[in-house]
Amino acid sequence: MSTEAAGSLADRVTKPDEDVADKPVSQEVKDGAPGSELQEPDYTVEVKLSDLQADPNNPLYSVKSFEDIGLDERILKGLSTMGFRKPSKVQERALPLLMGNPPKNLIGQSQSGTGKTAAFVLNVLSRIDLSTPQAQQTPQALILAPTRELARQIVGVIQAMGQYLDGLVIGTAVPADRQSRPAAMTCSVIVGTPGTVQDMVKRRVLNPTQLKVLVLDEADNMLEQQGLGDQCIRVKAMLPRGLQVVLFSATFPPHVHRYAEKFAPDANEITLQHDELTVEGIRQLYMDCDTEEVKYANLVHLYGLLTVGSSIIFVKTRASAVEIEKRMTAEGHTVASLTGAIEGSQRDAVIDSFRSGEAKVLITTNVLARGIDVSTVSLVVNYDIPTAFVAGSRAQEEPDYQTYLHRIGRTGRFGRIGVAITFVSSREEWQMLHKIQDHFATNIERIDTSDWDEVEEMIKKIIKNSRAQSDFSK
Ligand SMILES: Nc1ncnc2c1ncn2[C@@H]1O[C@H](COP(=O)(O)OP(=O)(O)OP(=O)(O)O)[C@@H](O)[C@H]1O
Repeated sequence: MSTEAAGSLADRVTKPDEDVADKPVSQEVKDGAPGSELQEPDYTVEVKLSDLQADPNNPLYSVKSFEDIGLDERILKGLSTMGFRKPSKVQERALPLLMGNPPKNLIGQSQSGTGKTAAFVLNVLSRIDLSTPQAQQTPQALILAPTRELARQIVGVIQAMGQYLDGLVIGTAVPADRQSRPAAMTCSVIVGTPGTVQDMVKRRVLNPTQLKVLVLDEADNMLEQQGLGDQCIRVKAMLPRGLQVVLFSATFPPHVHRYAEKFAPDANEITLQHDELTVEGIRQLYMDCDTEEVKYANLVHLYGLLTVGSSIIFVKTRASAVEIEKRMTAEGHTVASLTGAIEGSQRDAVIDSFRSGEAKVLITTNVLARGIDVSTVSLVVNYDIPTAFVAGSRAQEEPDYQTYLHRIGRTGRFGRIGVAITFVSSREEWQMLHKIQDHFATNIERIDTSDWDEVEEMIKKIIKNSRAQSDFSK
């Protein structure tokens, strides 16, 4: 993929509140301690997973077992400790394509929350050589993600899956709090954001010469977004030719797909049509809110429900995230916010407290729209409907279909049930919602807010149902 191509692609894009990264650099090398970054509370939204995995039409369905796929015994043990019994559809399809030799590139798509992370992590763990101390300290696989939160989450997944692999050391390459010269990345797997990785390679603290696999998670966003796309291309240009390139996302809009095919030439592909993308377990609803004040009032009305499980409220700008947080806090509600305006360890502290269930309501921008996996999230609110600028125009907006899908996909993870409510405050927004509905061939139902008791009853019922379902591991 050429640099010019990336430039023109990035031009047509929305402006998410992202972690674009020519910021200071950090190194955080971790050993293989299991799952320390993925601590979640012990209550979860449960489903009968075995039923879903036995239904051929479900994205979690598979006929094979992890053993059939030919994974190393120690990796199988890691999966079993994590409670993974059977692969999902995307895992069953992607793993044989990824693990074949000679290695082939892959462009992989599947619905949100269906286990794409495990698909690329299992390939990485299967390909790295940990047979000597020198190999253990040589970067062999690089995984890039758009945000520090997602990079840290992926590190947690690798730690958990690779917990029985002796000598596995994972490096996290995300922006540091302060400018500091990082130590050499002496680890076999590196997960990071593109700007920080680019900087580390330039400073020669990350030796890319032995890298065998490059993964882009949320690949459409990584290639499309202004800044990130250029950084990814620059990083790839510094890596050995012929390394395996793996691109995963729930969405690959056609204009990005073309670039993806250049970035990962001759790739095997697993793709979906956009009417196959919505997740059955996510109940999509909307509320009419005439004014900004009504939106706020409705959010406060919903507060009691928001705290039943965990909830994420998506807003358009950093400023409105802070404003809503301040106002709700002043009125005695407990909410947290995370945007690109805060940095480093402060961001880590917010997401960690949300993951642990200490903070149950998180107000955020598109920075957390993608990839974040917190199984207790039972409610997502689109306080502001996601929009993008029409190509070539800084004035005309259209619905941001991809972001809508990723945002609502923060709930309903791996067969769980969740609710997504979009606030609609103008005729234009109402039209956008209808376009989203048509685009995904889905149904977004109106909630009548004239009787709040009824609203509460209805949403509680959906959330309760999900919580009442039987044991996830059965
Ligand atoms: N085979 C499996 N068995 C049980 N749980 C699984 C399995 N595969 C993945 N999971 C769990 O499903 C959840 C969602 O997985 P993951 O985060 O990889 O989804 P994703 O497809 O990457 O979603 P997104 O598109 O939102 O990034 C995680 O909590 C993960 O631990």
